[in-house]
Amino acid sequence: DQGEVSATPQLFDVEYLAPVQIGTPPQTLNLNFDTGSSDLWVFSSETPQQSRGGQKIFEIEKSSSAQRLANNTWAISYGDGSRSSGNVYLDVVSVGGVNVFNQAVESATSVSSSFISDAASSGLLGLAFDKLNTVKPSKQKTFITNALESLELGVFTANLKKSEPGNYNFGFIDETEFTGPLNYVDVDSSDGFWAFQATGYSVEGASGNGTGSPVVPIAHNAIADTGTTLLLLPAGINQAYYRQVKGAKEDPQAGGWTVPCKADLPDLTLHIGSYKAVIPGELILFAPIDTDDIKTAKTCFGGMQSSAGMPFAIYGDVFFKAQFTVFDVENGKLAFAPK
Ligand SMILES: O=C(CCCl)NNC1=[NH+]CCN1
Repeated sequence: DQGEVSATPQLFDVEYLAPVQIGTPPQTLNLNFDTGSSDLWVFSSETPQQSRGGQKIFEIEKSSSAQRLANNTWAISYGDGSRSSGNVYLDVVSVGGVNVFNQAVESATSVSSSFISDAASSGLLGLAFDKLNTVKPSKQKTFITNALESLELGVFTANLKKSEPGNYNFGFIDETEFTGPLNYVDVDSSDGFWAFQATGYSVEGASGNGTGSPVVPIAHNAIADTGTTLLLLPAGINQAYYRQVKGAKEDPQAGGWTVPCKADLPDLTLHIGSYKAVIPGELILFAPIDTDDIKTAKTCFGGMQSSAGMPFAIYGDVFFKAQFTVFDVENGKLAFAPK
């Protein structure tokens, strides 16, 4: 079996939502596919009215196949401080035609403010390793773990795009979505994340001779996380990069590095083993912070920010807009390729 779903960016590409069918008859909800967590949770008929902000909800009582997983609850908190919690049901879940029966569908009875105010997202679909699932006392499996035996190939892939829909594929690798060979890297899933080692970086034009700076070996542990918007890297990489940008500054008031919206940003190359992952400069220009009108905005937030204080760097959506990525569940590997 195999399937493909569109991944539609919300305003300023802050997140990407994909349609998921839940229950009988199927109810379609748009969920945030998150390789940085392992719970599938939804706004539902159990979510208090005061905690809803217009989201489409999963109407549990309308699904003839929903079964309460008695005496089990879940509670999750994310890297950005957002949180949610609730009860657990088992039901049929389909993504792009890939069906999983008895998938744990976690119903939210409490959600934090950033979820309430995000009307477009009806919840998250976790694609990290089962170890991170928060259901207690019986930890549940992710959609991809449950789907694995039915997939042609034990993989899923991410192909996100700047300001236009991309896609997630399950069970196959679409060679038309990338160029050149796939570059496989080892994954350490011992903490439940898609974690890998990056070996360094270089900045185009840094040395002025056009071939870009020499590779600076700031090796760092990183996770591949579609649930995080930006590219969060060691402070040293941020400093070396933004010092090349006239008018860039690290502004605690803004929450990090800002650049003039008209800046011509250099490309950033992330070295992962022998693979050079090029992040085009225009992807490092992010949302305007002084007005909502990008045409007149003067100051923009940087698409790369510091991971200082975190146990690892986070390769978020900015990275996946530049690099086609294979999450090889079967072999516990990641693979990257330019698009
Ligand atoms: O929570 C994280 C970071 C893991 Cl270290 N990523 N996933 C996510 N989902 C919603 C916000 N962020």
